Amino acid sequence: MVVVANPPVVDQIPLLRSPGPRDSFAAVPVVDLSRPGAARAIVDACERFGFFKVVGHGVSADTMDRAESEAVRFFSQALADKDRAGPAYPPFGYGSKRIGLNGDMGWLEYLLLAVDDSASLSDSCAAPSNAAFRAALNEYVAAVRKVALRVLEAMAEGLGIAAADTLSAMVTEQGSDQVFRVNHYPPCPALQGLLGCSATGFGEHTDPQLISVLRSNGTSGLQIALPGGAAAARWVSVPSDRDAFFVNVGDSLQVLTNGRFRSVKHRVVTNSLKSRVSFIYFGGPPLAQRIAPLPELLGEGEESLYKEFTWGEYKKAAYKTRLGDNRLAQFEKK
Ligand SMILES: C=C1C[C@]23C[C@@]1(O)CC[C@H]2[C@@]12CCC[C@@](C)(C(=O)O1)[C@H]2[C@@H]3C(=O)O
Ligand SMILES: O=C(O)CCC(=O)C(=O)O
Repeated sequence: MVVVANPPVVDQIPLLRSPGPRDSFAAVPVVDLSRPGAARAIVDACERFGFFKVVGHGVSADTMDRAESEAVRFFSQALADKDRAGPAYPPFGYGSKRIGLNGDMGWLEYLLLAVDDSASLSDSCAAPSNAAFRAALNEYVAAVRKVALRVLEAMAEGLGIAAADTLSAMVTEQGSDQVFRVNHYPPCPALQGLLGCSATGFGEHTDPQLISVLRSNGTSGLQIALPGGAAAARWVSVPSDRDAFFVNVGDSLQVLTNGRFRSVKHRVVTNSLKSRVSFIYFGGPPLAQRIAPLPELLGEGEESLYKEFTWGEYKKAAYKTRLGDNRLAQFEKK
């Protein structure tokens, strides 16, 4: 019998099949935010995949490049210097390999940061302390948050909701729970040639918030699960595009639309040759926000598929789960 053990360097990090050309998802829906028809296209993509790519967003390449090069500079420091920005839990800062509090591991290092009401990194996050890095991230966060708000407004329009700010207001209200993550996945050459396996960068999960807006440096690795019906989900690789944003529907938006929009399962597979750097803005509501289907979206006699909860209750429950758990299951009406 042949026993294959993880090389020690990736011990405790689950392995995934290395993606090949046939896994590439060429049909990622693309929404041009600057064109008429964006609202319909967004709703269609959210119903089919819970995922789409955004172009025509108006964020300057300079803003994105500055944040990226400052992030690369941060992660290239000695571990002892990066550790000074940590630990990530609790509540925010630098983390390495451990994700969450319940034993999940990935081949990455990251900064987990809070965003305040004025769209800047929260003063409660001392990290990053470098002024140039902080300024670059603040500029990026302000820009990406505007993209998130435009997308949420277009969603409301596409769904036929009368008040255009019904969804966007949830992430702009005082006390809204916005989080920003900077992820760095170093290449993992130790696995080259090992039965076509790669280290897990970020394990499969859905995002608990309403919406997540992601941008990467152009190194591939992001995969989403295509809806499989009764069959097992099929994982496909999202072709990277450093000039675009990628939007994930989160669990809370799935509930607000009573399941019409799909919260998308996604994960990151480590590239064996190149570093991946990604930025993700997570738009969540204030802790007291009730998460329940919007009355305007319920058809005649249609009932909520979910028990009532607040964002605070959901978040608390989420942080007790493992990354890959189906967090909404405990809130579904049987
Ligand atoms: C294992 C975990 C990490 C996570 C909190 C959790 O307990 C389950 C959800 C995870 C997630 C996914 C989306 C982004 C994130 C910041 C969030 O709000 O929920 C992460 C959490 C994390 O990285 O700490
Ligand atoms: O780094 C990526 O591309 C995605 C990471 C992710 O899903 C997350 O941070 O929640």
